[in-house]
Parts: sequence; structure tokens; C-alpha cells
Amino acid sequence: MNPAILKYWGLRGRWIGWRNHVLASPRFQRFAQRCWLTRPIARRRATALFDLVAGFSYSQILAACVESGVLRLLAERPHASAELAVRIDVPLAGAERLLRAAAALGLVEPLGAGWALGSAGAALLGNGGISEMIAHHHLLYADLADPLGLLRRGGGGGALSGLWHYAESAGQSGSDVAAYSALMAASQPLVAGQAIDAYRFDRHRRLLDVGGGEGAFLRAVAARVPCLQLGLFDLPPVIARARARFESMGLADRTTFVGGDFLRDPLPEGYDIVSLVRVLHDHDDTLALALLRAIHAALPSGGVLIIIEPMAQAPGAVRVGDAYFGFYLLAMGSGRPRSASEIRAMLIAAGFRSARQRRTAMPITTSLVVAIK
Ligand SMILES: CC(C)=CCC/C(C)=C/CC/C(C)=C/C=C/C(C)=C/C=C/C=C(C)/C=C/C=C(C)/C=C/C=C(C)/C=C/CC(C)(C)O
Ligand SMILES: C[S@@+](CC[C@H](N)C(=O)[O-])C[C@H]1O[C@@H](n2cnc3c(N)ncnc32)[C@H](O)[C@@H]1O
Repeated sequence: MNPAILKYWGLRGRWIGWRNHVLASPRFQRFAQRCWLTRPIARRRATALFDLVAGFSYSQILAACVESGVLRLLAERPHASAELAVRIDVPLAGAERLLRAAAALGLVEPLGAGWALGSAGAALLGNGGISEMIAHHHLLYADLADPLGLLRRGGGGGALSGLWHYAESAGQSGSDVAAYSALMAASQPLVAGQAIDAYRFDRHRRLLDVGGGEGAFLRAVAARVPCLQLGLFDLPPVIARARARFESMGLADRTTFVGGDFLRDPLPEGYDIVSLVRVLHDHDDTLALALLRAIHAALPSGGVLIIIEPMAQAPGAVRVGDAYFGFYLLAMGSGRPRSASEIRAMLIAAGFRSARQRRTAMPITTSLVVAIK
């Protein structure tokens, strides 16, 4: 054992060093694969490692299924391969290769001589927004083609930062915001239901959603809490889109729309609860803390700030935070995923009296921290 390990990294370092030495040894690997007691563990670990190695191929098979519309066709009814090949405009051999790959991933399943939707495919179609997320991942994967280069450049400057341009530049036009606003509105069902189940919005009178996009979160809360008055704050071109949408739905009377830049302009007052949904993680620490301070200043004493986003270190969803969003936000050019305890510490630093995490059913999409002024 290298003495430096014990000196600098203590007993745990020594244990990790010994464990890794054993796990990497070809003799131990051969033994573990042969022995009936350890073989299931060895197979599970090997499969998990293989999935890491092959993740990009799986994602591209998924992208092909979504882009071609195969899953939607199979959701209507089972199809034969030849029929599907024509519908998705791929030669029969290619369609069958795609279907076999999709079956291996649980997205479709063989049924007689044809194909039906698989259980993962059904869950995917049943959760609005996943297909849209998959469809925009080509931007992320283009930037991640050279992950080390991206890390060395400090992130941003690529395809994804072109979509989320507020991350790197100010001054937005209406068309600039259309693509990301539509993506956010489409994926809000992954988030809003979780948050509404975990927090009693009916305790409040007036809710302001800061960085609320086209207002999809506000509309979901309004549907559950009919007497709540609504306020929406976002960049002016986003607010213009939101207002048009609310007017077409007859919800505009209940809602105050405020266009502005939350990093420069004061936030509207008179609300007893403010929500930040998938906003805080977009910003680096200095700006994120400034935003929390601005919200604190706008709230009355006893007012509530609720932070809703996927968080780092969430039990059962650890990969989503630091692995997925860590690199997503790197490519986007600003922000980082934070754990609930990091967010709580920032809230206290911003002046809030208390900050607590609330459990949600699906931390892969939504975690929640509630702070009181
Ligand atoms: C019926 C029988 C026979 C058995 C029943 C057995 C049983 C109980 C089965 C359970 C079935 C079930 C309920 C399945 C549920 C599955 C669910 C809920 C799946 C949800 C999956 C969600 C996914 C994959 C979400 C993906 C979200 C992504 C990729 C989000 C990306 C968000 C981004 C990029 C946000 C960007 C915003 C920014 C810029 C960072 O601020
Ligand atoms: C990731 S989106 C989240 C949208 C929405 N809350 C949701 O979850 O669907 C971030 C939102 O913050 C808004 N935003 C970003 N920077 C802003 C700023 N400086 N001032 C006001 N809004 C901003 C964006 O326009 C966008 O609507």
C-alpha cells in the first residue's frame, strides 16, 4: 500500500485502494464470474458498466424511435414490420434493425409476426415532455462530442447555448425565445404535478412565478387552486407569448404579466408566495444569490419562496443531478445543479428565516425547497 494514501486519505482511502485493487485484478474477476455465489453480482456490475459504455447508442436508438414516430404508431395499434417501414420511410431491413434494438431497450415488443408498444415506450408517451426533451438532445450531444474540450473551455459557446441564449447574452427577440419557451411549456407536466402534490398552494392568496416562461406552471397550479391570484415575471418577449396564450384560454383576467430582467429590474411586490421553477440552476452562484436576495426583498415578512427543480444528490436520482444536469448546464454555458442543502444554505445567506426540503414522488424530475422570510 502506498503510504501517501494512508497519510492523506485515512482509513477510507485505504479501504477504497484495497477494494479497487481487488476488483481490477484479473484473478479476482475470473473467480467472481465462475463462482455461483458471486456470478449474479459480477453480471449485474458488468451490465451496468456496459450500459455506461453504450449509453450514447441507446440514446440514438431512442431518438430514432421518437423522430420516426414509431412509438406513436404502435400506441395506436400493433403493426407489422413492412407496414412500419413504409410509414417511417426506412427500408425494411433498417426498420427491422431499429425495432429489434428498440425491443432490447423495452421501447417496443414483439407481438406475433408484428410489433406492439413496449412498457418503457408506454411510460415515455404517458409523460408529456419526454419526447420533446429527446428531440432537442441533438444539440446537447453535438456539444458533448468533445467533453474534455468543453470542460477546458469552461463550457458554453456551442449548439445548446444557442437555444438558451439568456445563459450567455442579454437582449432577446421574440423569435429567439420561441424554441426554448415551447420546450419548457411542453415539459412542464414532468414538474408541475409533482410540486402541486408536495406543497399546499391553497394556503396562499397571490402567487408570482419568476422566470415562469409561458405560464404553464401557473396554469397547472390555477387549475388546482381556483381562488389563487397569479403573477408572471419573465423577459419581455416571453411575457408577450405568455399573455397571448392566457388570453386565448380566458385566464388573462386572473393574471398580472410583468416583463423585465430579474437580474436588473425590481420584482413586483404584493405576493405572499414566489416560485422559481427550473430557474435557479441556470445561474452561477453570484447571480443565483442576487436573485434570491431580490426575491427576499420583494416578499412580505412571512412570505414564502418555493424552489422547484431537479437537484444534485437527490436520493434515488443522483445521476440526474451531477451527471446529466452538470454537463447539460456546462454545455448551456452557465449554472450548475445544486443539492437541497446547498440551496438551503444560499437561502439563509439571502436572508430567509428558514428553508426546508419537501419530499416529491419523482426526484428525477423535481425536488423542492420551501423558504420563509
Ligand atoms: C400494469 C402492470 C402489469 C404492472 C404495474 C407495475 C408498475 C407499478 C409499474 C410502474 C409504471 C409507472 C407508473 C411508470 C412511470 C414512469 C415514469 C413516471 C417515468 C418518467 C420518466 C421521466 C423522464 C425520463 C424524464 C426525463 C426528463 C428530462 C430528460 C428532462 C430534461 C430537462 C431539461 C433539459 C431542462 C432544462 C431546463 C434548464 C435550461 C436546465 O433550466
Ligand atoms: C429554464 S426556463 C424555465 C421556465 C419555466 N419556469 C418552466 O419551468 O417551464 C428559465 C426561464 O427563465 C427566464 N429568464 C432567464 N433569464 C432571465 C432574466 N434575466 N430575467 C427574467 N427571466 C429570465 C427565461 O426566459 C425562461 O423562461
